[in-house]
Amino acid sequence: MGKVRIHEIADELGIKSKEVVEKAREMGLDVKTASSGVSPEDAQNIVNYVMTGTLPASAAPKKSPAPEKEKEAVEQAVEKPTAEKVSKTEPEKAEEAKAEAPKEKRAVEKEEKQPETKVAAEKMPEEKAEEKAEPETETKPEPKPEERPVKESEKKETLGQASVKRRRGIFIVKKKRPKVEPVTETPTIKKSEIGKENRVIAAVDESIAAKRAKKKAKKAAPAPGSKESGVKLSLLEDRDIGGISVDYATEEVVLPDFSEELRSMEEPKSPTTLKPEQPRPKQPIGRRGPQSRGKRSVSRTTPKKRQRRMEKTEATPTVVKIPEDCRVYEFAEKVGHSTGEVIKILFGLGKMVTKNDFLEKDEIEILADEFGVEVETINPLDELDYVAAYDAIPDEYLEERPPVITIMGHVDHGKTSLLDKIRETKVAEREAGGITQHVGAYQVEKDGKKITFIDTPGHEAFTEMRARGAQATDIVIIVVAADDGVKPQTIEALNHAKAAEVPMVIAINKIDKPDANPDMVKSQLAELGYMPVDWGGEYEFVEVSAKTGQGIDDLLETILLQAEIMELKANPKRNAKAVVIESSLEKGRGPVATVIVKNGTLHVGDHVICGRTFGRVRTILNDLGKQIKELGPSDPGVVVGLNEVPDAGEIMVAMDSDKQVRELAQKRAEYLRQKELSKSTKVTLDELGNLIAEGKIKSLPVIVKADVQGSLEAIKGSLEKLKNEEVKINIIHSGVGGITESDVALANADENAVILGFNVRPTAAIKQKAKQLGVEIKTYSIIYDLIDDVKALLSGLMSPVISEEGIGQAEVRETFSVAKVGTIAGCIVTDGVIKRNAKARLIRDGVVIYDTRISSLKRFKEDAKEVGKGYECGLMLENFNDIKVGDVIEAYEEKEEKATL
Ligand SMILES: Nc1nc2c(ncn2[C@@H]2O[C@H](COP(=O)(O)OP(=O)(O)OP(=O)(O)O)[C@@H](O)[C@H]2O)c(=O)[nH]1
Repeated sequence: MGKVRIHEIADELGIKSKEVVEKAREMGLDVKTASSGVSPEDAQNIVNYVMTGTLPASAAPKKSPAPEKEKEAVEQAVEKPTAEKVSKTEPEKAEEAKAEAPKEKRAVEKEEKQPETKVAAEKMPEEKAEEKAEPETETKPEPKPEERPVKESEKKETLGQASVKRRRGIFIVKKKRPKVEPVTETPTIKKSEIGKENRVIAAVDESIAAKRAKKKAKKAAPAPGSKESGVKLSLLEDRDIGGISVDYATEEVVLPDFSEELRSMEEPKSPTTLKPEQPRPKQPIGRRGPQSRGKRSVSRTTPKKRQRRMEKTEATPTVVKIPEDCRVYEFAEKVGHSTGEVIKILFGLGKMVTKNDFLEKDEIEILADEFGVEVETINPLDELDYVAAYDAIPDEYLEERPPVITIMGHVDHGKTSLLDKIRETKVAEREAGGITQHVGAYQVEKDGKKITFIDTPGHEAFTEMRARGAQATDIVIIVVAADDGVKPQTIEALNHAKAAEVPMVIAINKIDKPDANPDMVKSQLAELGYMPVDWGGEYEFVEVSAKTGQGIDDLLETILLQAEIMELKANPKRNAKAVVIESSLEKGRGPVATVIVKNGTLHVGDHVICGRTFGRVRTILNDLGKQIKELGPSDPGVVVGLNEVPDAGEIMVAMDSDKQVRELAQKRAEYLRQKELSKSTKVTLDELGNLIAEGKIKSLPVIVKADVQGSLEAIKGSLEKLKNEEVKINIIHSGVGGITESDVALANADENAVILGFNVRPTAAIKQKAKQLGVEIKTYSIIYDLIDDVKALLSGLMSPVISEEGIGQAEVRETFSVAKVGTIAGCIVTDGVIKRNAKARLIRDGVVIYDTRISSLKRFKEDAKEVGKGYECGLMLENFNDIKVGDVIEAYEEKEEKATL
């Protein structure tokens, strides 16, 4: 065993060699200079002594029945002082020792005795019974090995030596004296500290031993983890293991050889090693049982949800047929869970639903996944899809049918005029504002062949109607004014026709105009990919004039030629299938629908279903308003007899019995009604959040009433698009027909709600009520005005506009037709006053029929300037003679004023 030089110890301790020499001498070691050598064990003792000022307790092991080797190794240097300690309690032995010891040593012993006695004196009162164990631990550290398994004590022996050897090389690794202090707990404790430490060690050892015993019982062979090979070792443990008090200053000593030992000691102290183990067995217990515990250990990433799903799969049916739009409670019933569970899951996904809400397809999929159910979605409307059922029956007796033509084009390019010319009628003249606002369907004959025309409006708002028109049609005529060229709605019309894959014929209109430039139109369209036939393309271009009639025949011939190529056929012998082009509610007639028969023949008396409406065909009117008995393939007509106004675009199918159509329609109506209701309540959390965030947003509640379904749809579509950052349009109610009392009541319930009427007028009584309640009714006969007004309202730019103010209403009681003069209406003024020359409109069944002025007003035979409420009068309307008993004439004035809500 090599010697350790004093200067090496001094270096390690960071003090002067001289001091170390002194300390060594105090310990009774025979050292003289810095280069003097001491045994490694003595070196440790010196270090200990320097660090703590305490004489090394290492004397103790030497006294204990430690292995012989160890004894021998330290005999000379340390045994004597420690023997002295013992001699105090055993005077005889001490005397012997004294006699044997050299003089020098005795001198040192005397000095050392003092601290030892002090230590004994200090310990006794302080630590009482506990301290009694101290001398034992001091003198006999071996009881610990005794408590431990044999392996431990064996290690100790080797450790003693090994550590001594090693420490020569590694010696004391990191030193910081102050950091040792916390270990001693109290700065005053010096030698007593050793006793304390040993006591702690004993306690720790006990617990370690106990825990290790338990662990060993559980773990047969603990795998040595790489992390654990470099375990932090506290001084206490180190000393305990080595049986030598070594390095108070050492923060950590790496002893790779003892990783297993150290690990077993470290483990009980480290909560982190226990933590992951504890909860693991806990979680699966009870709730998931041993199966899932097994799963968990297999895949740590297995989410709880999946486990739950797996369990539930066992309890729930595997494949469930669910309607595509099933309601929350229905879904819950089908998959055998509570409605609450379904709502909770959806809530977690950010969807707030009530039990009656319909689930979307993706929601059903997510829920099915959550519940571990395989779901097959079925569309309940499939069962109710009468159109598919109709189409499924093949047609046997196919006959040629007339082509259905739609005329499309930009506003004012002459669609109506063209159709007029074709029909030799003058529809355009009767239209308010000169703009086509309804889809009309008409039939003409050319060379004994019928052609059906659908006239669609050109205004942007009617996009949907145009799209529908394109779908119901066989050929599209795109009208382009030769003086105006291709415009936005021209392109839109082209796109609709293209999307519907309908062949088109381009009519270049207004070629009678001096500034007409058909070539410009051709080149514009050619640029868009619509190359004229005479330019080598495939599109027929026909130059026409709706004014002069030039080219009309050409156009019709082109259409018939195209129809011939298309071989349009239908089976007139089966039940009818027709498409609704337009629908409205007419007083006296009820709901009426303008239809074009697509297949079969529609007869008066047929039972028909039309979306959610049904009925028996009571009357059929042709395009000229004449009653007819039936409508064949491609024939247009007005059908009376439905229970409600059907939606435009809906398909009407005739069936064999009233029961059939009634039940089917009612089922569909109920289904659609529920779905609509459900939609209104369905709000996602995000949407809710947005709504809250958008606290500033004001919404403009409106009730929209229109004379016909198509206009209503168009207005609604336009209004919904209108919004600025601050204000939104909220259509709280809409419907076809006049403004009713319930509309006013509804508007009254909502602050600031406005009633917008299009081609409908409130009666005097309703006006009165609205006035009382402060409900604003705004009526329009031109769709642009309505939209512009609402736009202005929304943007707060409702600048002074010419607003109209009703001044009086009169009811027609009698009519007199006077040749060359016209119709005179015998009226009674029911409200306000009727003034001569005042602007007036004729209202029939709540719908504006004509807008004009009062050209003549008489009281008896005298001309009158005005006639007040309750008086009778005779009046004539300018340019309008179709006055009937029961009509209402409303006189109004236009005023320039600032509009308010
Ligand atoms: N000179 C001339 N004027 C025409 C011709 N066709 C239509 N017009 C005029 O153009 C204007 C618009 O015609 P309409 O038939 O109302 O046009 P529209 O395309 O049906 O318009 P909307 O119904 O608003 O879509 C009317 O003043 C017509 O008299 C034509 O061939 N030559």
